[in-house]
Amino acid sequence: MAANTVTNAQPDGHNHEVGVALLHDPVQNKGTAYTREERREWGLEGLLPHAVETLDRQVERVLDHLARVKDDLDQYSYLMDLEARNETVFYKAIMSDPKRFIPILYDPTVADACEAFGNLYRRPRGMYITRHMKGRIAEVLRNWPEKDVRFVCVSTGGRILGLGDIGANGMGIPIGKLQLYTACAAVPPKGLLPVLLDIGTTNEHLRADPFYLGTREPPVPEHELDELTEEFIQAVNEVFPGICVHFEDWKGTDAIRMLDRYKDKVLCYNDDIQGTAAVALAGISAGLKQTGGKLQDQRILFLGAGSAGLGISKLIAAELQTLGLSQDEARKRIRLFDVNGLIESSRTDLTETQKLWAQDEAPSKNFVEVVDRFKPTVLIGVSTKAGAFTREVIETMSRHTARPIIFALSNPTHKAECTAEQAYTYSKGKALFAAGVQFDEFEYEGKTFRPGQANNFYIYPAIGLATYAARPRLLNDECFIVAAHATADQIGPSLQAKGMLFPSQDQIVETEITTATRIVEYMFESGLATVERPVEIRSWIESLLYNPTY
Ligand SMILES: NC(=O)C1=CN([C@@H]2O[C@H](COP(=O)(O)OP(=O)(O)OC[C@H]3O[C@@H](n4cnc5c(N)ncnc54)[C@H](OP(=O)(O)O)[C@@H]3O)[C@@H](O)[C@H]2O)C=CC1
Ligand SMILES: CC(=O)C(=O)O
Ligand SMILES: [Mg+2]
Repeated sequence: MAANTVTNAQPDGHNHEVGVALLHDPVQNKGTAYTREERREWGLEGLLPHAVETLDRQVERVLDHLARVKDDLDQYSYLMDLEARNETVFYKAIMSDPKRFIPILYDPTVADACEAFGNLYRRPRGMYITRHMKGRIAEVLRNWPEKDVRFVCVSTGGRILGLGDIGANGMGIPIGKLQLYTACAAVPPKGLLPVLLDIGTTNEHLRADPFYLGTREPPVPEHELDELTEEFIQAVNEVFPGICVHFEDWKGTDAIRMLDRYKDKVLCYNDDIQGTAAVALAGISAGLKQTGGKLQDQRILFLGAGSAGLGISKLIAAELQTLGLSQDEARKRIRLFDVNGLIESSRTDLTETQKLWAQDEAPSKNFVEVVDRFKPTVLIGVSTKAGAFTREVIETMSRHTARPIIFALSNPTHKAECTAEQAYTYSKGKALFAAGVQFDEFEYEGKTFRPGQANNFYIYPAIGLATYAARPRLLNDECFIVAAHATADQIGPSLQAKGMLFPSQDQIVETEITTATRIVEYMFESGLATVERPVEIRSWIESLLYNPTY
């Protein structure tokens, strides 16, 4: 953006104000890359050291600095400060090696950043909409300086990763999720708005913390949350027409209720329900290519029956129906087990969504017993219960299944249901394993195992890019099934031979563009897209990508 588009340049002697304003505007700031002419023209002389540098040299300095910072949370803080100073250098640096920076900006380091949010806080980023703004949300949203906002990622902080309700401390999640739209799929950052819907928190420890920055009240009752959310949804659509609402890390029951309410009305999706479902389906499909199994022959057991578990179950059942099974037959291949035991029809504590998965069978509160009885071929942990896939669970599963597929999806690392080492050793090297975080390669009996990272970041940035390009009216489950297939199809024979369940993160941007291309093709074929169909979809998408440059 040219300097004079947002500043009041006065070539008659007031340029010093322009110079300072430029250096404090992260979108326009070029720092040491301002040329001598620009420095003279914009009143920047003397405000910068002598050297005129290229963007590449600026990025080198960032990478050199980060190489010397040992602590991941310190790297996170440095990168957040960099983004607040110079967005171009920030994105150029992280897009130079997304695989290296995903664990810093996002899972697992973002979990530490959220927990320390009140202590680390330096400057505002995104928007905080509180219950006290009820009736005025549209007016408040108009305070956001960018008018062409295309995505809002909104969390209540009610279930941040596996950390539970951390209220306004959860703001790190919408920020990090949106940074990955750009880092993993080159969606332009200009139109991305992180929002923390501050409805209060159940977390008494935080409410008593002097550094806590949110409202110090218990959460609003459900009907008030629904009214507040309704107003928020209407307001974002009024203030930012055509916006896509990305729901992230709400309390499970709130997440499901809001998606049910809005998915057919406004352009929106829930990443924990739909993005996670797609990444799990992609991983299972890739695993079955390696075992030679078919989805319709699998028995899939979940530990955890919240937004992620129910979302994955629904998408797998939808996929099974496309393979010719009836809805009942599809559901019979799936079992869920939550904090109160097996989801079965005699339970009286189930939500309406959970009841869909309740089979007529004996109750059990013993997970190993259910594993022994149901004999799962696929085991998925979405429980937030660290270590729940014990030696006994994995050994029992491995007795009944030649190649157990085990996904320990709970985040961050210390919440995973098992580690890679445990999955491989307890299964005696038979497991195909993935987790929400990236575990290191593991040697077992002379063989190298490469755990996958089953994380929705393989999906939602591609959904974002497809949505950015095709401006669909709505996002339906089929978009996520297409995304799952497109992801799985990118694990070619050489990656399969290495036992990989997900595409390599070395080419994550290429991978997500390919996935987005397939989603956009579907959006045009299904009539969801609202823009004119281009002749060649991929090159058209490529022409829209963000490229960090001055
Ligand atoms: N890898 C990825 O891409 C993703 C990972 N996740 C992770 O999945 C986890 C769950 O997320 P989500 O489903 O949205 O959260 P929810 O809170 O909606 O669901 C959690 C579920 O786990 C159950 N549960 C809690 N404790 C236990 C236990 N000890 N044994 C068995 N079940 C238990 C809960 O039961 P009850 O409700 O009765 O307490 C509930 O059914 C989180 O850690 C999250 O980080 C989520 C999305 C994406
Ligand atoms: C990855 C993610 O969305 C979660 O753990 O909630
Ligand atoms: Mg999430």
